[in-house]
Amino acid sequence: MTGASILLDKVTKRYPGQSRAAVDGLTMEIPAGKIVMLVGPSGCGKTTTLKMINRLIEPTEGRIVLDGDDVTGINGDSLRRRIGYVIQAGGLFPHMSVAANIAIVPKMLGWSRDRIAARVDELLELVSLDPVQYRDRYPRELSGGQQQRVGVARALAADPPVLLMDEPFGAVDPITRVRLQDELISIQHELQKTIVCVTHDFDEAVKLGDWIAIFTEGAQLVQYDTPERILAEPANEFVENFIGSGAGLKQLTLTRVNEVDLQSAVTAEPGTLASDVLSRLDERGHDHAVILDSRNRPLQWLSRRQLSRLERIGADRDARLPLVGERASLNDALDIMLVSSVGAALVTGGRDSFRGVIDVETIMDAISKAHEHARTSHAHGKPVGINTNSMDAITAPRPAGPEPLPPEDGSRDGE
Ligand SMILES: Nc1ncnc2c1ncn2[C@@H]1O[C@H](COP(=O)(O)OP(=O)(O)OP(=O)(O)O)[C@@H](O)[C@H]1O
Repeated sequence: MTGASILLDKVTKRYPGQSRAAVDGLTMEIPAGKIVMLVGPSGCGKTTTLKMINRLIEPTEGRIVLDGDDVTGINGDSLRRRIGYVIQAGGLFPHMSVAANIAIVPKMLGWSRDRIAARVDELLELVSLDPVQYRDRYPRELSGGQQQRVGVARALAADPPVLLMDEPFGAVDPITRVRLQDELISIQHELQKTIVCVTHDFDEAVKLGDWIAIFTEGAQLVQYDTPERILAEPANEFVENFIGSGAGLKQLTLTRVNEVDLQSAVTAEPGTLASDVLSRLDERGHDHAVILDSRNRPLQWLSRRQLSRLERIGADRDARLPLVGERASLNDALDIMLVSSVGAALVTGGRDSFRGVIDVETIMDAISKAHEHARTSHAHGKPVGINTNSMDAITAPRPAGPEPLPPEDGSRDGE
């Protein structure tokens, strides 16, 4: 099953004893099959908003509509079987094996043993864990990233149309986090669920989100738009501050190397006379030649000076070549250039074959083009997002700087 649309319709949550509503008259469309990221300062109401979708928190006012059906009044348990839920560190039951954790909802739905066993293995494959190795382990026998993967598998077990994620990658190290994010992107490519995800990390929102909702206190929506448009046209100073420095650099994570025009290069095979290569460089007005092996894979990248010292081109492979795959982001490409201090990189495609050269100017050019495009274009099918109790919240300029953090409230109740 693919994703379902969600509508939060004038939803308000007031916790007992709190003077301000945690979520104040929020109306928000979440389009089917898309990833919507909820971001904003601590205490602004992201988690409350998320948990009202599966009614782990009951709204005080307003309606939750799932694919056109008002689900505000239906039994919360049966609703939650239609909505996968992933929390930090997976939230696995420690006394249950991986397979038993994943099987919870299918069991409740009365699936047969065989069907459950097949589904567990299928899901473990989906999240890149070998079923034979992992299905009988206990959560304590898994790394943080593996627990998180099992958490995702469990949430997907009964093929729900909606997946809610609350800081799903908050508890893992940065490298694992990147890998899990990439995996989520590829899973989503395959499954096209509707995913609503709370994060503290704006870069994560940019990377994963089709749409990003930026909130201030009381779940006041300040901007609800594509990552590109938020970076290019922050609604106000609050959003600017929230994005932080380097909006241009963040834009780089949104574009892949194969989306920009690469430069061609003079290429040669090992065994060629260096003087021949030099004259071809003269003809083309280039300063470097790329040496490729018989399968078109880069071996060396030689300057005129290096060539002038050679008679024939050798067949050695230079281990320090700045290589970047064509599916990498421009940000990755820039990193490779900075590390190699060449100011350019060789782009490779399938089977590591040479595609062309990318340089810093191309990247800078791509940023300003993407920026201009995002600024002038209107997002297609932009979902509605307003706070009905204060219609001006989305348009009115706000004071500079993020909202002050609310005092830590140790007396949470009612969840
Ligand atoms: N059970 C509760 N009882 C009373 N107040 C609560 C309860 N849960 C949350 N709150 C308050 O509601 C507001 C919104 O909380 P919520 O957890 O939704 O914010 P958040 O944006 O997810 O924060 P964080 O990023 O810190 O997790 C906060 O002021 C919080 O203190």
